[in-house]
Amino acid sequence: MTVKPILLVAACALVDADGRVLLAQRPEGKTLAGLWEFPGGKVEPGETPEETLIRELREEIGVETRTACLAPLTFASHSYESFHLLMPLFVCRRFSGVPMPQEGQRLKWVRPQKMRDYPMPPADEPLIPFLIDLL
Ligand SMILES: Nc1nc2c([nH]c(=O)n2[C@H]2C[C@H](O)[C@@H](COP(=O)(O)OP(=O)(O)OP(=O)(O)O)O2)c(=O)[nH]1
Repeated sequence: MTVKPILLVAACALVDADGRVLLAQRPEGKTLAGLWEFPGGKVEPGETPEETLIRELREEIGVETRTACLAPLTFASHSYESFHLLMPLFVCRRFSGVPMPQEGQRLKWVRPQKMRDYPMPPADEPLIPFLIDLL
């Protein structure tokens, strides 16, 4: 029996004043290319998930936030072929800067009720009802 490693990825639902959530389209050439995801990334050694998000939001979309502005909402636990993804989802309503793609990805503000129109990684689909309830 092969044991899959657990991959810890921190993800963020950035929420605007209108109750819409920012989705980013994974660029060509990456795994799951073309699918719409929450900004975030792998938690690197020595980082807390909050530190990962602060770093990734800055690197990926040029937005600044702080730990106190990141509230835990729910998590994904999903087996991909080569790893098991454990992905806490934080909500952030307080951030500075206008999200701008820093890595060529497309960005879109989407109402949770409309997220089904944006194909997401399989791990993300069970998270949508939590955002519908929240927003
Ligand atoms: N950021 C983010 N990653 C997600 C989401 N859903 C989901 O399954 N993932 C997966 C895709 C990747 O396998 C991993 C995040 O890795 P990453 O974004 O830091 O790194 P990457 O694209 O360079 O990864 P990869 O090409 O090596 O797979 O988590 C999501 O909503 N947001």
